[in-house]
Amino acid sequence: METRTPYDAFLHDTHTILSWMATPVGITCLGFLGILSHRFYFIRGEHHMQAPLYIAMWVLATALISTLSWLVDHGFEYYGPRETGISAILRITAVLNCAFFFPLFTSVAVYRLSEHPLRGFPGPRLAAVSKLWHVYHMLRAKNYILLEDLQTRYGNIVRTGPQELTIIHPDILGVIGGHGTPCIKAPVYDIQRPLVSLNTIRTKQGYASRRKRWDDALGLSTSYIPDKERRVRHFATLLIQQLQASSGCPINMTTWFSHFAFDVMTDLAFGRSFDLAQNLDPTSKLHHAPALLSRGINLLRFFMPAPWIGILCVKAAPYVPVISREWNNAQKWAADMCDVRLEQGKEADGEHRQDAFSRFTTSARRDKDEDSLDRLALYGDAFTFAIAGSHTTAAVLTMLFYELARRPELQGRARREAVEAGLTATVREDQNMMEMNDVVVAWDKLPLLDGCINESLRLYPVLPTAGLRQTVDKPVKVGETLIPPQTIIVAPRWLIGRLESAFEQALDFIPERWTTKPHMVKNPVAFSPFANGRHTCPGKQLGLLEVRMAAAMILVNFEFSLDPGLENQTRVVDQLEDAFTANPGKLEIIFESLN
Ligand code: HEM
Repeated sequence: METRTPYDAFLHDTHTILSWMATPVGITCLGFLGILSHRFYFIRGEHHMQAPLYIAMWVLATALISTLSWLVDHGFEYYGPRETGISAILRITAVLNCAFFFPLFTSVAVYRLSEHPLRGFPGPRLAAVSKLWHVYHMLRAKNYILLEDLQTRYGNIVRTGPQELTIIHPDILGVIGGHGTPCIKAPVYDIQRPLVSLNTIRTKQGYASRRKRWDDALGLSTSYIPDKERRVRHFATLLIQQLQASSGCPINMTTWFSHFAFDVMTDLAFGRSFDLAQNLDPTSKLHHAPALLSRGINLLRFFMPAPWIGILCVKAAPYVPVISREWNNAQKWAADMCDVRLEQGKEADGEHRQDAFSRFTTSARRDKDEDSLDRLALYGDAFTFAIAGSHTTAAVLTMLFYELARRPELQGRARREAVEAGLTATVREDQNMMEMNDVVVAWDKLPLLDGCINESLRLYPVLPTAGLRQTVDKPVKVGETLIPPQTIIVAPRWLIGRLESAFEQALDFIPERWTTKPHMVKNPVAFSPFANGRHTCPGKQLGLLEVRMAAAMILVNFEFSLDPGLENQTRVVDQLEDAFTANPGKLEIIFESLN
């Protein structure tokens, strides 16, 4: 009589269990387990950060079942005919997976459609079931266009996700961002983890001290302003010299403004200029470094609607680099800039020439703020500086010049205003900018230009749909509507800025609404291009200085118009990408020197 070894017993028991799990009773029990896991676990709290863990658990469980089935199959070879086979192994894993996940997902869908606090809000049914609906649409459409389409179909409050409302209301930016708001940043801000930048700190905890570093780094102290102004002016002059050299030919200003903004950002942040404006490629090809950043940030199109996908991709990157190579390359570029700057240490600080990085670390050391000096925090902030400090100003300048180039009369008035403020057309090709034009200009006393900048920011905000927030344990009220707790709120500036209820002739570019015709702004709260409250943009003054200086200096040196080619008339808007920040399409302008 054959004796059974412990291994035989193990195989036998395993076989019994696997067979039982595949019976109707076993499948029903697994199904209940799936439903219970939703009702008692997944229904509560946030899970996006655990996405890699869940996937790993699922892979392990599936591998375990497959291995056990294979062992049973293999073991039985010695005792008789094969009971199973490879197809049966696949079948059992598929059956068990379906038995667990089908009821789980059904429970999720039923809950989201018929029980969730947002069930009464209008919107596409599939959007209410899963954010994968949104990710799918991002493969084909731009978010601001998709949201505009939903606004037309469903109104100004649309359910765009299981837990998400898109709210196009003049008050919403104040409700989610104003001082004392109970709202916090939405889960999408966790995507950069383990890096933690100012922009990605979601709650009050740890925010104030980091904000202090940024405010010190971008300081508006009197000693810093003249240096900052001098350096921005230097790069604006390089740009103007290039424009003079190519006078009369159409120039792709989307690229040239990107290079200008990138130069300013690297110089002010890391004390290191790439001098891209000095070496502009005549083909207007975007330089490798800003292009790398753009490609990286572009992935946010897909990560924004479903942050768990982003977190998965970032985690999977070392094993499957192709998935989020661009995102990681962009982060690595910023980390490398940070490392180089740390190695340079204090030696890189000139007598009057501290960069933001140096001011940041000095401030942190002074206040013994170890958290801000952590390498992952520094990398995170370096990346935020790179994107927030260059993409934004480049986009504003591009859209501003698009509007000015098509309006010769307005352009003329803005030019006269700059001349009257004391700015003269003095940049010549051979001139060294550092000594040039030492006239003192009150950059913030150009009301018409400021009106034009405001109109650009209103119609083409640098964050067209991003800036997601979330209610916490209490509801908030927008107009007459109560927004339940734990709701993610999308407040698309692109659409809010075009609301007729907030701005008269909302679709028209009318700078005077910010100067002589204030009645044309019906609800000032609807205009919040730099955000407000705790998360107000710390780079607002720097960004505005860059835009005002570059714009005014170009205005006094050139007359300019759109390249008359038909496709150029609207391409900058038609091809504008919405990937957290706005990335305008190609804009070709012809400059005629006034010197
Ligand atoms: C005209 C140019 C600019 C515009 C229109 C602009 C706009 C904005 C907006 C709307 C936000 C809120 C983002 C959010 O909700 O996630 C923001 C945040 C931020 N901006 Fe700017 N920005 C500009 C320039 C700059 C510059 C030049 C810098 C830095 C060098 C900068 C650094 C930041 C940072 C660090 C934050 C995060 C603040 C926080 O979350 O508390 N920005 N900006």
